[in-house]
Amino acid sequence: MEPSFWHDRWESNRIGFHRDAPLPLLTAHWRSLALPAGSCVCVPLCGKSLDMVWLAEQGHRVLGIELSTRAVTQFFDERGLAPRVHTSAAGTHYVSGPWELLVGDAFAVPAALLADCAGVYDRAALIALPPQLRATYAATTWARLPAQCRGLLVTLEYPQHEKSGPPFPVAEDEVRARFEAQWTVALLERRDIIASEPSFQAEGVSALSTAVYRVARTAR
Ligand SMILES: C[S@@+](CC[C@H](N)C(=O)[O-])C[C@H]1O[C@@H](n2cnc3c(N)ncnc32)[C@H](O)[C@@H]1O
Repeated sequence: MEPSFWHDRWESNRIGFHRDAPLPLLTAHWRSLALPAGSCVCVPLCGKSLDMVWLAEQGHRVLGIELSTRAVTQFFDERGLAPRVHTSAAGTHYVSGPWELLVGDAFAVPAALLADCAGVYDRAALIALPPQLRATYAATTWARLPAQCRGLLVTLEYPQHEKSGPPFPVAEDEVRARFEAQWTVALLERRDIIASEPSFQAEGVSALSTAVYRVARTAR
């Protein structure tokens, strides 16, 4: 999945992954992490997700990382905010209030930039990537998150042969295989969502679930 794939999506407004409300699995499970207010939450591959607004409403600072300048400027424009902009080796940073959104490649983000992230939230990031990029993502972005970091990882599960991604199905076995060397992984909930996803049904998908995992860093 080349960056141009995502830039084309944003340029042509084909962003069916974007939700107009915070994700219910986030609002149901975030408090169980007991992350202090004021702590910073990393949101890799953030798009212009309203989950970042909900996290800020919980008292968090948010560090989003996103390839698309269009996504990031839309996030601030839609809130009537004029962010301060500066550049670093990692990319272009847009900062306003509790949000710092980096336009850059999440796989190339340095550990120093993530050092302050006590939390991580992944919705439609791991599952946006094909298997080889999921390996890269786990070995770069996630591996650079600091000790004590904890968060939520949200996945989708459906028969892979029934649809081509993205989004890709990522089974519990794969989550554990990719993360358990450095993270404690606990399945918090799995929901059957096929009835509420007509686009998947239209593509011939016969079964669809979403799962949310609590992840906590065990080693560096
Ligand atoms: C499926 S969307 C999900 C966006 C957001 N998490 C949400 O829930 O709406 C995946 C996003 O990841 C971005 N992306 C893809 N590869 C990336 C990378 N290597 N670094 C940063 N962002 C990336 C895309 O531009 C796209 O906005």
